[in-house]
Amino acid sequence: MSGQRATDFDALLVLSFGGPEKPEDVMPFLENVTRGRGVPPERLAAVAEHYMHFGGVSPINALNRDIIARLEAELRGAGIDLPVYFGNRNWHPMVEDTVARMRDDGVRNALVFPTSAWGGYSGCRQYDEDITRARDAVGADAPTLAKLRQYYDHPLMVAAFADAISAAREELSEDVRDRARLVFTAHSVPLAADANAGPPAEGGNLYSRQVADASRLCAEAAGVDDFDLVWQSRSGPPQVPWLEPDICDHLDAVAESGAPAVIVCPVGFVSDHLEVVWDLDTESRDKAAELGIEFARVATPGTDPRFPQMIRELVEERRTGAAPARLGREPLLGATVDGSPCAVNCCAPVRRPGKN
Ligand SMILES: CC1=C(CCC(=O)O)c2cc3nc(cc4[nH]c(cc5[nH]c(cc1n2)c(C)c5CCC(=O)O)c(CCC(=O)O)c4C)C(CCC(=O)O)=C3C
Ligand SMILES: [Fe+2]
Repeated sequence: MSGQRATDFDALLVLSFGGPEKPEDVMPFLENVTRGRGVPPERLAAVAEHYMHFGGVSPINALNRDIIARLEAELRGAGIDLPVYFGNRNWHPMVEDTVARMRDDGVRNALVFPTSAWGGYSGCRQYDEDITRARDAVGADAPTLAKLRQYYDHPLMVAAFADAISAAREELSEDVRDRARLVFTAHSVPLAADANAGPPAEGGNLYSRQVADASRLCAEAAGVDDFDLVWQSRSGPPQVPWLEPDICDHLDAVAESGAPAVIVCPVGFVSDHLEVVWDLDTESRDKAAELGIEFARVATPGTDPRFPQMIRELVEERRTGAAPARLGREPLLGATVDGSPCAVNCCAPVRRPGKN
């Protein structure tokens, strides 16, 4: 470790997933995402097609740049002098290049804000792996990278989702609003990955438990006492079990129950990236139309002014060592240094089919 106090941070790295920005980027991006992950080629071709529907451009990088611009203003407004950098796991700007640039700029001890709020391999540990890979690529003079904690139940996140749920309800016809079913959705993961999510001592399933806790909190804050939680965007081979039910299958059940409308809240996502604009706004919306039920999709919190405020609060919390601002009851982990796991065997990666 450097000789600086752990609270002396000199930069903030926003670390995200990355997405293609032109048609030629799509296949190399998908190869980066799925390298060694056992995703069948048919699924890859289908996902490439989804990106092509949007001209080969994922919304994710532009949305992250917008979050960063508002975050810079937020930090400046609070008198916090912390340059903000942007790096991704799977597409440019690649985190390895960003961390090299941070080193060149003289950064020694940076905070990292991951754009995933969750525990689990995909939502937390894989970002630690990104940090380790980037530091290894840069070498001995790489800055220290201290990742901020999980924030799935931060009061500002919950408030942003709750207000967005109420706004989505207003989009429905007046005569169906009161009977609309509220359905939360998050990215599915293999059951084996969810079983390994979190420190073994906490009993596993940290990802699905946090998603359930977040759904409960957002529903409560929106004044709704009955809701469902479903999953979306599964991708592994069919014989591998993932979290279910899938959102599209679940819409059948909603229609059968007699509900005239559905409010779909992408609680598992910070921004309207491809899985939201394709799997929800295209596939699920079409499915609801076929079933004759009205459909409203809840806005993600990334564009809400409270989102950069939350990041600023997370930074201040880490600097002062204050207790976490939170509403939920599941374990909160993820605050790690230089990519070390949160605990021994925390979110241990699962061996994938097709990979030895
Ligand atoms: C939990 C979770 C989050 C939320 C946490 C977080 O935000 O990090 C998330 C986010 C995202 N996932 C994204 C895109 C993709 N995810 C894939 C594949 C997978 N995701 C998984 C899980 C998650 N994914 C898993 C278990 C796989 C199977 C392969 C593997 O185990 O790695 C694939 C491959 C094709 C396919 O199989 O669909 C793509 C293209 C994008 C960017 C979208 C854009 O471009 O706008 C984002 C933000
Ligand atoms: Fe994903």
